[in-house]
Amino acid sequence: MAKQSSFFRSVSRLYPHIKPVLPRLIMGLLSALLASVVALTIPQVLRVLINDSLRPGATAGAVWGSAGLILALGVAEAVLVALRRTFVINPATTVETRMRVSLYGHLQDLPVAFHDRWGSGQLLSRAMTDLNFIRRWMAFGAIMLVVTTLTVVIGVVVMFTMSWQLALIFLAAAGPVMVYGFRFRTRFSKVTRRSQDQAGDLATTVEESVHGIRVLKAFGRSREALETFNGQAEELRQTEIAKARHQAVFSMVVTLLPELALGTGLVTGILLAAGGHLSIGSLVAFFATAAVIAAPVEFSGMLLAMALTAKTALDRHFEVMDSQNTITSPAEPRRPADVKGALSFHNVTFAFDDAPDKPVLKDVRLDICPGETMALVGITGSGKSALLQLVPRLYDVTAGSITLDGVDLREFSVQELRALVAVAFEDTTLFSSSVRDNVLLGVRAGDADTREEILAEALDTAQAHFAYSLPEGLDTLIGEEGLSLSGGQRQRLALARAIAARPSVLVLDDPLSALDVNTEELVENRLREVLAGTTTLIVAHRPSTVALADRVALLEDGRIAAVGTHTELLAGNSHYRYVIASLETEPRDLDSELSALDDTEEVSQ
Ligand SMILES: Nc1ncnc2c1ncn2[C@@H]1O[C@H](COP(=O)(O)OP(=O)(O)OP(=O)(O)O)[C@@H](O)[C@H]1O
Repeated sequence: MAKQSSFFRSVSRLYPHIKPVLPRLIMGLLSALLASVVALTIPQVLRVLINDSLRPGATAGAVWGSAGLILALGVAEAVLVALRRTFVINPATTVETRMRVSLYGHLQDLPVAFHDRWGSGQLLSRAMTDLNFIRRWMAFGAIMLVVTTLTVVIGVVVMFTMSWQLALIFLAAAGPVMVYGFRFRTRFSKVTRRSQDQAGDLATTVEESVHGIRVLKAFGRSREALETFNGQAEELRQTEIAKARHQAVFSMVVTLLPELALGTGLVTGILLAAGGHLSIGSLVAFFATAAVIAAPVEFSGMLLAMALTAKTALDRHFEVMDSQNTITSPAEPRRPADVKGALSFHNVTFAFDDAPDKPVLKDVRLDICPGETMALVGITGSGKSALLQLVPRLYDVTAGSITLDGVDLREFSVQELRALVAVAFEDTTLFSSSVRDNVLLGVRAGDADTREEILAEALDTAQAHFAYSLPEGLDTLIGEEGLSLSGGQRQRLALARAIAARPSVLVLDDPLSALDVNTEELVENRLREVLAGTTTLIVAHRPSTVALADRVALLEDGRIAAVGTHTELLAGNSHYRYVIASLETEPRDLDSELSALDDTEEVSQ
């Protein structure tokens, strides 16, 4: 994941984002720069005050004039600092928000294969912490880094004009600081990257354990979870300590060396002044200037650390933004005038990205007629869910093709295809919004009345009438992932959501698995009416679900082993009988069923 690039290359990628707000950022930078120039001017006024206004015979008015000027410069510096804040805060928050929105948009676009690989905490920390840091750096760190560098350069030039001997002493101290700064940069970059990645992993652990709190509690694994978390938190703590240690040593170097130079310079300055080579005013002004630039020099450790952390945050942000969306719409999408729903798999092979040489689907050939309901049956891990996910293009086929009414799915616009295909997964995700919004998620058009009709019909078909009795009826907010609902209730809402979309193709992954036998029968009876006109691919883990289908496809180790009606397969395929027997919740008497078949059909293997 970690990819090293130069600081300037990483930061230059911010340019398109800051371009619209560049004028304000430049105004902020100029204000800060002016504040520094003003601060550097004060010692010069002091020099004139000491050399001219305080010399014997000078008037009191001249002293007042210089003092007034110093006061005015102090006020101007304070105003300019305030102006810097005013100029930069708005653009920095604007850039942060825009980058966050574009990251979120990109995450929505990226294929499921990307989300399989990335921990949610890593994405969360990039969307929140990293972008927050980039904002703070833009508003403060970056500007102060430029201003500090320029202040030091201008300050040193001014010091040279006053006394080249003293200035050389200060410059001598700068050499080791720069060398050390370079080494610090390399080490600090590595440790910063580690700390940000570890923080992301920690966020993933929190997210997973909050999400899986019931499982952890039920299995009494809370203590172990805590220990794992503690281990990760400790690793992060160690990294943070290493980070702070690097920073502390660097700060010590950049504080100590200028202080040493100051001491040496003071002795040399007094000797120069005593020898008449330097005026008292210049000596005072020199050290006042040294004091003005001492603060930015001491500050530089923190500013450099901020810059490196921001660089890492930018690298982490662009790692996600650079991930390509491989599932895209063609330049000129096709759409049959009237979608009938003939779904065909032509020699489809599919492998997940992390195991490219182990295809989970091999040479799948399957034709589902318009309006037909095809059940997919197979032992666990045979590739049923993988096959379903290819239909709405959550993944793309590795080889072969899938067509809808003869048109390759990749020739449709992705949005259009997903409007034509509705899905209900076994793992029913509901969003933190009302029942109404959850069920109408896939309903794109229609006025309020039509939408209400669709909603009522879908809830009725899915036997989800319980929704009306929730505390606020259909407006009841259901918690994250519908946690406040039972498994069967969630499943019925997910089924209602798929039905409400009124798709041309319905893809159902064992949609009734969490229902009790009575509710299942009620849902099946109503579902039969819906399925009658819709092409449906349904993964069946229960014989009762198989009964909904016109035909059944048997999947065996990623291949279609047989296709036929339930009766045909039961009669003619031993693996099918084995699978069906293993699906039975209550043992069925297959022998008697078979002997009944014997009377009417010819049994062929
Ligand atoms: N996201 C993924 N990345 C890599 N491999 C995966 C992924 N999802 C599933 N697999 C693997 O693909 C194979 C087929 O899985 P799939 O979920 O399609 O099986 P299934 O027939 O639906 O099983 P079940 O009946 O248990 O739901 C399995 O070996 C599984 O480990």
